[in-house]
Amino acid sequence: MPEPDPALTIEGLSVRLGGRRILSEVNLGVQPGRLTALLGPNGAGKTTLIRCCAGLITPDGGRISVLGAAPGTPAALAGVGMMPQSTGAWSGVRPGELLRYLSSLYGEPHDPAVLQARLGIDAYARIPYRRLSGGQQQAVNLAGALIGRPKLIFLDEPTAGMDPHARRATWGLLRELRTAGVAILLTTHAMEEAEALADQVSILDGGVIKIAGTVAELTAGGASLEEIFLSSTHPGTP
Ligand SMILES: Nc1ncnc2c1ncn2[C@@H]1O[C@H](COP(=O)(O)OP(=O)(O)OP(=O)(O)O)[C@@H](O)[C@H]1O
Repeated sequence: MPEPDPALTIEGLSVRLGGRRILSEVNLGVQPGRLTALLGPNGAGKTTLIRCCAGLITPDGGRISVLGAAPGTPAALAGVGMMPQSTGAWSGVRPGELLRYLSSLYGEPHDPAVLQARLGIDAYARIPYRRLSGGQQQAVNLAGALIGRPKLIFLDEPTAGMDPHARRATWGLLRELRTAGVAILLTTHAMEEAEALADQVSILDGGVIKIAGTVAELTAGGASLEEIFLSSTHPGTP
């Protein structure tokens, strides 16, 4: 069977911000039903790449196709779920209300009650967002990214700050979504998360992809993924 069209294609992506080169000639793709983990030290350019895919930053060079459309266009946004590193914008809203409201914006949303239960949000569904712990806020951010049943999901460090229960629940949900054909691009600093979930791993350093492949390919020489990461990257960019 021929490979399906990629959900996300990034070719030769280059970005300059504040007079500095942040991304250089980055190539990356995500197929439907696959999860790509983007790894890299602090400041490597992972969030910048996601912001380009959301149409929030206009690149200086290269091409991005999001579900066959240009980033930020209605056709692209309609099928995309996005979980940024922080969403302070929610502030006073209660998670239960937020998810019900967000679900009303989509034609075929997930059932907010089911998503809420799956991610352990039931326990704090009535507490204002700003009073939640960091890990609880992350779970709500994740639910907000998933509620519209997106075909392509961008998750920027989705499990940062989550306890092991919430992290396992998140991993289980992401595996189910992948099986259902959803394409996922996820950034993480947790090597075990990449090992547990990723079909493909790309390691970014100083805005350049240093290594890409499956976890098995990257670790075929006997080194762990963390050892490969440490040997192919430099300490974080300021
Ligand atoms: N608007 C901007 N103007 C100038 N420089 C920027 C801007 N946004 C980001 N940068 C710089 O781009 C680099 C990459 O930042 P980015 O947030 O993409 O890194 P990251 O890989 O997501 O890091 P982390 O793992 O810490 O989240 C950093 O050096 C950052 O200071």
